[in-house]
Order: sequence, then structure tokens, then C-alpha cells
Amino acid sequence: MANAMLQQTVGGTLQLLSNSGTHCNVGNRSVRLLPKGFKLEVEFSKRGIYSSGKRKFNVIQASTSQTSVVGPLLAPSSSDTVDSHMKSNEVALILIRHGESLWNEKNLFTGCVDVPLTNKGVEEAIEAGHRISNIPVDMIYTSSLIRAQMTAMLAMTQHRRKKVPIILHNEDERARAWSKIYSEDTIEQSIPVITSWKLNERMYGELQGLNKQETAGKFGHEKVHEWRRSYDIPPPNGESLEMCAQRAVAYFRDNIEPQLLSGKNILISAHGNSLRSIIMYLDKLTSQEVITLELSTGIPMLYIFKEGKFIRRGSPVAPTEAGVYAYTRRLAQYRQKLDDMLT
Ligand SMILES: O=C(O)[C@H](O)COP(=O)(O)O
Repeated sequence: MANAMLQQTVGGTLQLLSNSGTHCNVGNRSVRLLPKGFKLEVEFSKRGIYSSGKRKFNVIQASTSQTSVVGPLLAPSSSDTVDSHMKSNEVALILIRHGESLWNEKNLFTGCVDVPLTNKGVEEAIEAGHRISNIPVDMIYTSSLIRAQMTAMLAMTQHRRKKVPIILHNEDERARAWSKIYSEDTIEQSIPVITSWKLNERMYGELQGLNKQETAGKFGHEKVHEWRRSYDIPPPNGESLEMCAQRAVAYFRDNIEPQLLSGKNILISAHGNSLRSIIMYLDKLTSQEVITLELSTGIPMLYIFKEGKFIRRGSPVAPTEAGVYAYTRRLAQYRQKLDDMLT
């Protein structure tokens, strides 16, 4: 393969910008590409984030000009037998609305105001972690808001695989440089957490901070219900669900779906409306159907992604244990491997 320029982009994905020759530069490192079909064996120099040694990378999308590869922190090593069997055509996608927040408790419109969880919200996140503790997670995506990030991190404290979720800091070169990990083994025992404002709760505009009950008293229940649960009518200077969907679903399709296609099991911890819009996409709901969809705080929803299709395995409303985890054969195999590993 011709030489190639790989440039680390937000979220740690290495983007092949052009290919000519058999080497490429990753920052100040020279990298040798040994193309084998769509699998690149990339041998890195001794220095830097990727340490030494040959590592296999899945090419997510290969085209004449752009091929994406993911760095070690985003690509669990194939030597990790517990996870590797899940790499084929069936992966898990878990969605969790954050646990109860302090403004949920006060019944205030929250939107993009960055408030933390209540004690109850912490408990909900931990309970959610129990429910997903036997389901493989290779990558985590959250919004840029602390309530979603707290929920993801608390849930993962209960995961039996005991990998460490690490929030990636890619906001600038210093953030990248100062958050480097210099141990390959440690990288393999980590789960990358990618945060994005595009997964934030819908921005509630001039309702943010107002009490929902009082707002209904002031503007009328019908008007407030229209702001909260219509598809295309925004609150004053805020986002409609449709506007929220335009950013959240686009982010899902551009960033998360390629990772699912490459065999990664994904957890998304986000918000009522950003998740409603993603579920609308996954379940192919109409704008009339999605406005009746309600998500409880802290309840995990499981999808299986297989051959390009999303199969819902658990209801977003108070699922029974069996209902959420009608285990597929592969999930049952993963759980068995965890049992074997931990006994
Ligand atoms: O932002 C908020 O107030 C809540 O998280 C969601 O509010 P909603 O259920 O009124 O959309």
C-alpha cells in the first residue's frame, strides 16, 4: 500500500487521509503499513502512545481516499479471548438514560444545564450496572453532561469483566499528550469513553431551570405538553425533538454505527430525548410513534446489532430480568466465559 498520512482525530480514531507508499507518519512517529485486504498490520515505533509491536486494527470503512483504523485504546487486543469471540457479525448495543438528576428530583426543566445525579440516581446507575454486568462492552459513548457520564462510570463499577473505563481527552494536542497511556497491558484492560455534546439532552431554551408544574400553570398544560412531547415544535429558543434528532442520530450513524459494524460492543449513556431520537432511528418509528415513547431513568435497553439490523431485546419500560436479557447464544457464551474466568 502506498504511503499514508494517519492523523488522530477526536475520539482517538486514526484517519487515513491519503495512501501512497508503505509507511505513514502518526504525529512524529513513522509507521509501516502491511496491508492484508482490509486488515492493516501496523508496526509502530518504540515510542509514544501505541508502544511497540505489531497490532491488528480493523479497518472500519475502506475507500480510495479514506480508511479509518482505530488505535489500541479503541481496539481490544485479539489476545483478549473473553471478548474476541464477540467480534463477528453480532454485537450488543446498550442504551441507558442517566439516573435521576437533582433537577429531575426538583421537577425542573434541565436540558443542557449540567447537573449531577441524586442519591437515587446513583443507586439507579449501580442497579443498571448489575443488569449489564454480563454483557460485553468494548466502547462507551456519553454526552458531555456529568449526569450521563456519572451513570456510565457507576454502572461499569458492577461489570464482571472489570475493565477500566477511561474518558478520552482529545480537545487539543496538550489534552492528548497529557492523557497518554504508556502501557500496552493497561490499554488492553481499559474501555475508551468518548464524550460528545451531540448526545446531550435536547436544549430546552427558556424553559431551562423552570419548574415543569409552574410552567404548565403559566403557559397551560397543553402548550407545555406540546413543547415536551411534540416532534417538531421547539420550546422558546430551544430545540424540538426533531432538531435534537438531527444531531444525535447523525452522531450515532457517523461515529457509533461504524464501530458496531467493526465488531465493537457499545454502551451509550445519554438522555431522555437524545435517546428517544436514537430509538426512533433504531426501531424505525414515525414522528407520531416516537412522541408516545417514554424512557425511565437508569433502565438499560439492550439491542443486538446483526447483519446491519438492530434487534431490540428489552423494553425501555420497567423490563423483567428475562425480558431485557433474552440472551442470544453469543451473549450466553460471553457470560459463560466470564463465569469460567472468574471461578
Ligand atoms: O431535560 C429535562 O428536563 C429532562 O431530562 C427531560 O425532560 P422531558 O421529559 O420534559 O423531555
